[in-house]
Amino acid sequence: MAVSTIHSPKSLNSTSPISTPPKTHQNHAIFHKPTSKRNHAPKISCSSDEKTVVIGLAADSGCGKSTFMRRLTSVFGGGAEPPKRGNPDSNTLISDMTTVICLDDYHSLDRTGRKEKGVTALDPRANNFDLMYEQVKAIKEGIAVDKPIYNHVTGLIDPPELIKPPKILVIEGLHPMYDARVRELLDFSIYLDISNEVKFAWKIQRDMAERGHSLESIIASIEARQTDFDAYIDPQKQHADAVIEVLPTQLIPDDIEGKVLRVRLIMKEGVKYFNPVYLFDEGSTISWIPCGRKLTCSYPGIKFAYGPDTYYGQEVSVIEMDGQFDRLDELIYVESYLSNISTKFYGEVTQQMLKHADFPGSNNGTGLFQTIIGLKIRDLYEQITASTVAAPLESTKA
Ligand SMILES: Nc1ncnc2c1ncn2[C@@H]1O[C@H](COP(=O)(O)OP(=O)(O)OP(=O)(O)O)[C@@H](O)[C@H]1O
Ligand SMILES: O=C(CO)[C@H](O)[C@H](O)COP(=O)(O)O
Repeated sequence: MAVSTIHSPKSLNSTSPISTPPKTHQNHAIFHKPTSKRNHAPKISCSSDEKTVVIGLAADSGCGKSTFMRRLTSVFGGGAEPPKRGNPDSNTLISDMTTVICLDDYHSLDRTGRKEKGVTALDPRANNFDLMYEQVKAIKEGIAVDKPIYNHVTGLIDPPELIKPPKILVIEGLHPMYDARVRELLDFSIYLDISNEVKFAWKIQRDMAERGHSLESIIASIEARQTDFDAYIDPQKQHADAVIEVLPTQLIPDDIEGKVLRVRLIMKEGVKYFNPVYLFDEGSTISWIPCGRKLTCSYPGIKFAYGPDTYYGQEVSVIEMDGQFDRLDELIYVESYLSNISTKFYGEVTQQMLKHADFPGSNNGTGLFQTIIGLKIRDLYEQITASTVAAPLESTKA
């Protein structure tokens, strides 16, 4: 079940095969020779010497990671697909610029194993952090790896798939910021913090409507995960560079419907290559109701807030949007008052939102802030690659 062969880049110059057939793939990685054949990138030019930029996205299951990933890959101009001719149950998504790997693939215990040992998938003991670290580090260094696949259909760990170093690697799942070694490899990290009320509503909507689960089984599954969620998943948000917090609205007193959301984008200050977004005036504290002549709002309206704050003892800037848009094209009005949004042209946020108007959350702060973070990641990537290209030039000058 586990892969036991490790090929250091050094040994790859020898005549030995790049990888031997996997015997097991729980404990070790198969590494491949650094390759210049990165995913083809038509939109943004960059040096072939560049290192893979690594982004971490943490959230519980059913909290919008896939939706966020679709928005992110769209910012880079392409749709993402599973590896061609690979395992049909692969969790990996590849586009021109990005490869998204799901950290469920590092489950060390399969479904039966977890049941026998009485642990959930959220428990670190059900996951192989050594392998996760080794493989993410290898990819970051330009080395391809054979990553295991956790098969959500069968509940088994399948034979590995080859992951080549992309320009941007996104590691998404339950634990991207749990292990300090993996955390250190991240160039930027995001935590999707969905309040229990909202998570429950989304889970019911998806698992009942789309997957045919009963209400009782959904409640039981949420309850069974809660203790481990609190112990191992939730604490990761203190390490995130940006947190998207999704809460019930405050615009409707005692709202029980849960359709209108209050969404907060919490951005750490002092993160390299990342300047927090602001509304109107950087560092001020602002409350803004944009409804009126330029923005159509039906009940309960829209309210924005912006200001500095502290989060787990760290300085942050927070932008908040409570309510939802009636007309998405009018978002341009709000966009024009937002700064540091890393757009390449006026109206790019609105254009992205309109392009994916059918994605969940497109009429509220979840879609808006996910889109903005996607643009910020593009900007971060461009700054990192520009600095790695500039660095050798600087040293030549000196
Ligand atoms: N912003 C949103 N607004 C409303 N509903 C949402 C939003 N994001 C996600 N959802 C709901 O939650 C469900 C799960 O979303 P998604 O598949 O993106 O989550 P996920 O974290 O990738 O889930 P999993 O890890 O279980 O595959 C969607 O089907 C949708 O019903
Ligand atoms: O928390 C999860 C992340 O997606 C899953 O529940 C975990 O990966 C186990 O998967 P499954 O329920 O398919 O065995």
